[in-house]
Amino acid sequence: CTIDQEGLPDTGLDTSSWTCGTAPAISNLVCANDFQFAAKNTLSGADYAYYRTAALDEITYNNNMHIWEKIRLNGYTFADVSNVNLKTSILGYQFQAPFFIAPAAYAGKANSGAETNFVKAAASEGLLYVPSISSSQSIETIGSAAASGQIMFHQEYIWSDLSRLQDELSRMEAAGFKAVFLTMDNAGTSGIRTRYMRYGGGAADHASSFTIDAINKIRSMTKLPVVAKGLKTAVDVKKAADIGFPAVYISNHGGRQVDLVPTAVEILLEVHRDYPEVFSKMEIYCDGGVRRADHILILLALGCRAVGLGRSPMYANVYGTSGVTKLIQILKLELQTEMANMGLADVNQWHGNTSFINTRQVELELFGSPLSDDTHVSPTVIPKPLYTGSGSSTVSSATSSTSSSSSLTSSSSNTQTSSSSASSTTSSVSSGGGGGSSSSSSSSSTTSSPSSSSTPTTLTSSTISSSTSSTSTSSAPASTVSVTCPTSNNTVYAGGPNGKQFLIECGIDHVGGDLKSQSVSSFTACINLCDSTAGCVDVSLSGSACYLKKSLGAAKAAGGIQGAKLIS
Ligand SMILES: Cc1cc2nc3c(=O)[nH]c(=O)nc-3n(C[C@H](O)[C@H](O)[C@H](O)COP(=O)(O)O)c2cc1C
Repeated sequence: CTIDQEGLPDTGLDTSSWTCGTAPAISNLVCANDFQFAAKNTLSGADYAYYRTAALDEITYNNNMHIWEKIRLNGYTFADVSNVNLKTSILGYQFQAPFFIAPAAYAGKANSGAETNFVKAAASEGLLYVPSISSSQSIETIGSAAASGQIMFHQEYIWSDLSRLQDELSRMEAAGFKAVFLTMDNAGTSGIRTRYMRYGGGAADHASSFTIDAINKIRSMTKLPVVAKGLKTAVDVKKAADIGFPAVYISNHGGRQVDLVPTAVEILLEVHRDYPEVFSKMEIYCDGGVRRADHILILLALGCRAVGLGRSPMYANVYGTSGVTKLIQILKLELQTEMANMGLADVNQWHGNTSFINTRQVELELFGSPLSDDTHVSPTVIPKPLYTGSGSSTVSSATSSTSSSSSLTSSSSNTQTSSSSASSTTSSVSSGGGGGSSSSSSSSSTTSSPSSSSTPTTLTSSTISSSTSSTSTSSAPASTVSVTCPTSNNTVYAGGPNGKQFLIECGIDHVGGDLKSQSVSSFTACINLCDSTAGCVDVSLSGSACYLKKSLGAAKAAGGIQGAKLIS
C-alpha cells in the first residue's frame, strides 16, 4: 500500500505503523479523511479504486475537494450559543443532523455487512440513509434492516428497461422507503472512470431519453415523492422546480460522470443569480467533496436543506457499522463546535443565511463580478421546508441513548436533547435570521411526527420570495418575529403590521432622504414603524434613534447602524 497524501490536507496522521491489507486501529482516525487513508490501506487496489475513482482527469472530483479553500466564514462573537441544535427536517421528516448518507453502489466491497451497516449506523445516529439501486444487498434486505420508525429513501436510476424500473419502484414502496432519489446525470451509461477502468470497469443500461415527458412518466410510476438527483446547472434546477419536483439534489455525482462540470457551490451561486425564487419553491439537497462540518455549513448557507456524503461512509464501512457510526459522530461534533464558534447555534438558522459566508472569490472567478456590493450573496433567499411529507415518524429515539454512549458524542447528545428549548428561544429572539423560522418545527418534534414540518407560521415572516406574496400576507403576527444585527443581516423581514418586505442591511446607512426620526425600543420596532408610515422606504437605527427615509440615498458602510430597506 502506498499511503500518500492524495491531495488531502495534512492533519498529522501517522501511518508508519500500519500494516498493508489490515484495517488500522479505528482509534487512529479522527476526521473523515482519515477513513480514506484507512480504506486505501485495507481494501484491494480494485475495490479502493472503485470507491475513489472519478471521470476522466478527475478535475471535477478535485474541484469538489478544494472549492472550500476559496470561501471564508464570517463568524460573529456576540451571540448566545449555549444550546446547539443540529436537528432539521428533510422532505418533512425529522432527522438529528442536516447531512445524510448518499446513495453509493456496492457497499459490500468494503464489508460483508454491506448496506445493512449504513442502515444501522443511520438509525443509531438519527440520520437519513438513501441506499443505491446498485447496492450489494437487495431493496428488501436493506428495507427490513430498518429500526422501528426509521425513515429511509431509496435511489433509482432511469433504466432503459421500464418494466425493471416499475418493478423496483414498487418494491421500494413495499419495503417501506418513503421517497425516491431519481438519478438523472448519466444518459445511457456511466462516466468513463479511468482510475477504475484499469481494473475492468462496468457498463450500465440507463435510458438515453431524459426529456421532461420521459421524466414525468417515471414520476407517475410511483406514489412516493420523487427527488431529481444529479442536477448540475441552474437551468435544470429551475426546470425541476417548474415541473413540480418537491426537491432536487444538486450533485455532480462526486465527479464520477462528467469531468469539468461545476461544484455544488458554483451551481448554487448560479441559482442565486438566475433563479433565486426556486429556493422557496422546493427543498434542495447537495453533495460533492463534503468531508468537514464547515463544508456542510457552507452548503446550508447557500440554500441547501441537507448535504450528502458519498465516499466517506463507504471508506468508513471498512470498519462496518462502528466505522460509519464514528464518522457520523465526528461530523456531528465538528458541526456543533463550528456552529458554536461561529455564533449561530441552530442549524435551521443556517439554511440560506449567506451572512455567515463570503463566496466572493468564487463569484469573481465564475461570473467576473460579485453577485452583490457587499460580500454576501444577494438577495438572500431563505429556503424553507415546504414539503410537509406524508410520514408520521421520525428516526428512532434510540439516537440519543446510542450517541450518548460514546465519548465523542456525549456532548452531542446533551446539546441535542436540550435543543428543543434552545431552538424555541432562538426563534423568538431572531427568527428573521435565516431559516430560523424552521427551528420551531424541528425542535418541537424531537421524537414525534414531522408531517407537521408544520412550520409555516413563523417561516413566512422571514422568507423572501418573489413568488410568495401569499407568504407575507400569511405572516406570523409581528409580535412573534424579531430581527437583530448581525444575525439577520441580508435576510428579509416581513413581520410588520402591513407585511411589507424589508431587506436587513446591518452596518449600512442610506444617506439623506430623511422623513422623520423617533425613539424606539428595538430594531424590529423601527422597521415596523417604517412599515406603517406612508412614504417610508428605508430605516437606519442608531442606538434608539430610528430614522425613517423617504428616498433611498447612496449606501454607506456605517458601523453600529442597523439598516433595512423596503423591497416590496
Ligand atoms: C462508490 C460510489 C458509488 C456511487 N453510486 C451511486 C449510485 O449508485 N447512485 C447515485 O445516484 N449516486 C452514486 N454515487 C454518487 C453519490 O451519491 C454522491 O453524489 C457523491 O459520491 C458525492 O460526492 P463525495 O463522494 O465527494 O461525497 C456514488 C458515489 C460513489 C463514490
